[in-house]
Amino acid sequence: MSQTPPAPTSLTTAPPADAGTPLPTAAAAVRGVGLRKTYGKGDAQVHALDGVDVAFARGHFTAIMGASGSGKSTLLHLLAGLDSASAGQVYLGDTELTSLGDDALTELRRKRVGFVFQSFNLLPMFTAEQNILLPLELAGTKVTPEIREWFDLLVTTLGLKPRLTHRPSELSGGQQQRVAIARALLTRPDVIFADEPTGNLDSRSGAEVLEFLRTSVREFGQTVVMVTHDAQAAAYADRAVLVADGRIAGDVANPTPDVVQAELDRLRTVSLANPASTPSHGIEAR
Ligand SMILES: Nc1ncnc2c1ncn2[C@@H]1O[C@H](COP(=O)(O)OP(=O)(O)OP(=O)(O)O)[C@@H](O)[C@H]1O
Repeated sequence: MSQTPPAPTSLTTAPPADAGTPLPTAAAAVRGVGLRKTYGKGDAQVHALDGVDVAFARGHFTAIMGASGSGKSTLLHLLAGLDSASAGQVYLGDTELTSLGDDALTELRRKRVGFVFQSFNLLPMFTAEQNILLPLELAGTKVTPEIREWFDLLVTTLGLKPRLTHRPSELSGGQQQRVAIARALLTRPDVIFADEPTGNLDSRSGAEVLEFLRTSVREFGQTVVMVTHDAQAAAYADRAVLVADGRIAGDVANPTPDVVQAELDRLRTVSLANPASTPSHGIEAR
């Protein structure tokens, strides 16, 4: 599938987080406020996130980018309620995640959040259809005619109709990831979080998956937040947020591969010129 990065392009570099990143707005689908995440103790301590304020607008597709070890996955996991912050808050709409108990958090993840992982995470003994319907099964929700209609639209849009009775081992990587996307979309979650969703795919299947994620935003009003290290993949998004050394280091509207790559190169150069600013993270271009 050919890629048509959106135009026009504009580039704005966010100020350093401690200089006062614009405060998140109420219209945000998800936002993090003063997020910190520290692993380990003493000399082994790593500040994976070091004061992140960031907001993701509803109905937008945002890519989170940065060098290896910059904190992208940590940020995604905190925003998705998969891990807890050392300090700061995450808001999914008006719901503050750190105030929730385990049961409420599990329910929120099941009903209001969708996940797409690099490794697909499908259950091997179930068919494509059963995998897609699994979130409803787990929530004890009956498949109503409305849900069946939505299911039909999703599997048609994703080109999965002829594959519904197949098990994951009988599907290509791209088809498996499309099943994972249908599963994530089925409950119409507030946000879909995707962590390197094209990491295990060839470029053609990867382009198809990115196209479907973009379609889910454009046609279904979905909010998607995707971690990627691939500038080509980021060009499918409406916005690229750049992370370096656990902080927000850039913000690109309507990203193109060239602009995103230039930003990544700039961050790498800054980091190499000032290694003292990166005591806990090796920076590698990816
Ligand atoms: N469970 C953990 N224990 C200790 N350190 C961790 C843990 N998870 C992440 N880190 C460290 O936190 C930092 C940020 O990691 P993170 O996985 O968020 O980076 P990333 O940008 O997603 O990297 P990559 O692109 O390589 O996946 C890294 O220095 C990493 O080594």
